[in-house]
Amino acid sequence: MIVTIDGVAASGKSSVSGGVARALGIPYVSSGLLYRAATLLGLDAGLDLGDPGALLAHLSTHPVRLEPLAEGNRVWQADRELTDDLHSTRVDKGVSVVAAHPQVRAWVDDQLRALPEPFVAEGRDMGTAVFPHAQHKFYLTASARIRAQRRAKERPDDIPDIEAALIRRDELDANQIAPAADAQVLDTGPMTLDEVITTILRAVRA
Ligand SMILES: Nc1ncnc2c1ncn2[C@@H]1O[C@H](COP(=O)(O)OP(=O)(O)OP(=O)(O)O)[C@@H](O)[C@H]1O
Ligand SMILES: Nc1ccn([C@H]2C[C@H](O)[C@@H](COP(=O)(O)O)O2)c(=O)n1
Repeated sequence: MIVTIDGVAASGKSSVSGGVARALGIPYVSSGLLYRAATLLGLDAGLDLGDPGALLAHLSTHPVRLEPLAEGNRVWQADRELTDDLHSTRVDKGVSVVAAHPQVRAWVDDQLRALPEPFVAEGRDMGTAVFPHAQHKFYLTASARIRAQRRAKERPDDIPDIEAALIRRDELDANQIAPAADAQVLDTGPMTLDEVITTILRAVRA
């Protein structure tokens, strides 16, 4: 069984996926972390993020490993753990450019499709491009202001700056963020995290 949870930036995908996966007793996998890892390694190596050839060459000599734990995904490059560095403002700013390269998308998709079922997969195109055959599909939305207010609890930046960056990232990610035709769309604005998780679990168990 595959459950896909897609949605716009900071809509709660990883928090919700973690809760759903723990309740079902299966792992969840955060595809965005792989795009973030490619971005971080490219930045650290001083590469031009607009050059997919250079990025792919670097990733082939610096393989990335995603550990899809239910309590939170971890990402490694050899014995260096990247996880805590993946949600920095500099990675946020560069990741959409990296994720727009078809070669990088294929690098991510190959790793995801190699995972053994069952799992919950979260990202932008899990229910559309990567796992179109998934049994259960969900798509999370919320206004940019609400998402910024939530994210401000985790970042040092001001709410208006976070909101502007989220709107910008949604625009840059626009090619990837359409919900699957068979996805249940949830506006999480008026919902608590627990309510979102319970709604999804009810649909999956029905
Ligand atoms: N329904 C909700 N009610 C209140 N807070 C929420 C809700 N959903 C998510 N949050 C909070 O919003 C923040 C962003 O959530 P999360 O990191 O899960 O989003 P995301 O979609 O995975 O983000 P990103 O796109 O950056 O990877 C977290 O602090 C999370 O606890
Ligand atoms: N399936 C995916 C997952 C992520 N991306 C891109 C777009 C985001 O800006 C970036 C980081 O993802 P997040 O951590 O915010 O979920 O990666 C994508 O294009 N497709």
